Amino acid sequence: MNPLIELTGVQKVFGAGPGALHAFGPVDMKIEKGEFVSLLGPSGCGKSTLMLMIAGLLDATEGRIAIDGRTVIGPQTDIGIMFQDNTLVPWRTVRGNIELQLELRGLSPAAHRASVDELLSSVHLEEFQQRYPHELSGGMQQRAAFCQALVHQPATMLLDEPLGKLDAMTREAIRTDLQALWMQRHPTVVFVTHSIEEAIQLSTHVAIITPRPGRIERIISVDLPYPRDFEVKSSPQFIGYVRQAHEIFRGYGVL
Ligand SMILES: Nc1ncnc2c1ncn2[C@@H]1O[C@H](COP(=O)(O)OP(=O)(O)OP(=O)(O)O)[C@@H](O)[C@H]1O
Repeated sequence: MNPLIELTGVQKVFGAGPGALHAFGPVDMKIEKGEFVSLLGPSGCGKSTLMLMIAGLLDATEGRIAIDGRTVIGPQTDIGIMFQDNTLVPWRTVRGNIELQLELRGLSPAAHRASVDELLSSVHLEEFQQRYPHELSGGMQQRAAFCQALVHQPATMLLDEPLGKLDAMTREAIRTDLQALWMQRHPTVVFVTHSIEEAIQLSTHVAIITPRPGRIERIISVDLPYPRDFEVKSSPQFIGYVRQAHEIFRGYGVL
């Protein structure tokens, strides 16, 4: 069976000549269906660049990216994407924003009423579905953005620091929701974070990326049962994984 996402010799150089900037790679990587893979690496190592290349929003300078056996050559519409800054439009309610993602793909909101209800309830936003984005807290906006990214039931989700701007308490709560959604629907997730603990709590695999130009230093397979709640974080195994990642980054002088 083909891996769902396959990177072969993927590299990105911005610009040309003496001012060229080698941002990422070369990297080979295989992500299997249903895995939750975190990209963990220092600022500027090329994580967002890689996400944009997988989404087909930026061309690789070298190498090949394939999703489900097909080479990525342009924007991918059948994946769910979420960035640090959400893409809610201010003139639509929470529900209207979620339905917009269906409309853009030619799907009928009426036919998806039950699944939108289910999504809203899974992130505790039922009571806010008729509110506009400016009436929501930052955490609620990100929860609504999760629903946007999931509503068309994508098999693949690219989440680029979706919790980056949230306070620690909200972040912890949304992490739990995200994990529950992943356990329920099992999409393949590529998740960018700066938090070692967050990566280990959520992921089946953590790809440790070197400082720029980012290369994969190691892939840590996290062998802990789900759900991974607050308690798991004090277990010796969890602490062992955190230490492994710390040691690698200390070796690079970034911690
Ligand atoms: N469009 C662009 N043109 C030129 N250089 C770019 C462009 N986009 C990114 N870069 C450079 O590529 C490198 C990698 O950037 P990228 O945003 O992918 O890093 P990152 O790992 O996501 O960083 P952070 O964790 O801080 O978000 C950086 O040095 C950045 O300045």
